[in-house]
Amino acid sequence: MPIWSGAVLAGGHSSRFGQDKALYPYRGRPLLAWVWEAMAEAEERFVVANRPYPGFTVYPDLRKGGDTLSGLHSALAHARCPWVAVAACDQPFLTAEFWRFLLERVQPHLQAVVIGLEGALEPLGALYHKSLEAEALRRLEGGLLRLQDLIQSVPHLVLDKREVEARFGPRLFLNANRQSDLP
Ligand SMILES: Nc1nc2c(ncn2[C@@H]2O[C@H](COP(=O)(O)OP(=O)(O)OP(=O)(O)O)[C@@H](O)[C@H]2O)c(=O)[nH]1
Repeated sequence: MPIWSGAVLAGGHSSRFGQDKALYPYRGRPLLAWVWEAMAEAEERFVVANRPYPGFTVYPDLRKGGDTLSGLHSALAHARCPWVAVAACDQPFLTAEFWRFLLERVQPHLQAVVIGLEGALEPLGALYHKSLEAEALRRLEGGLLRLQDLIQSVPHLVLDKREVEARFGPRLFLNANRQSDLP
């Protein structure tokens, strides 16, 4: 298995959620802490955000204004490892087993490993190679902000979402845009 960095994106505005969702207490701990814990086996872990989160290593967006692509770009720029696991702060059902599952599927020619179904990819809860930093920046500067398009443009592996959910549970990719999304 390759050595990897874990990056949790938390630089959004949580406007639909109504309060900073990273800090929202869910089943005894903040949402961010669930995502962080799932990355405990990483060589290093950090949050990409534009405010401090005490207790967590936080790096800022280097190019602001590009939504999740700003976060991904900064994650790749700050990471010390060749592979970077990138998740949203509102994905509390991602697990260490899931990250291991993805990392075991890395091959030398790939630059991304993602879950998808019928062409729809899950860009958060995915692995990216650090070498994508330059392409992420090029797209940021060109206003091409869709992570799915970035993934489609580089050598990538898509794993079937139905099979992955059968193995890890139907909530694996649940992301809490609103408090009411959380079971
Ligand atoms: N670092 C960074 N993270 C971001 C940025 N925009 C969104 N994110 C994060 O990416 C993940 C997915 O984004 P959304 O679910 O849309 O979260 P959000 O932008 O806070 O939510 P809304 O304001 O309701 O759209 C969340 O973990 C966000 O915190 C950004 O510009 N920089």
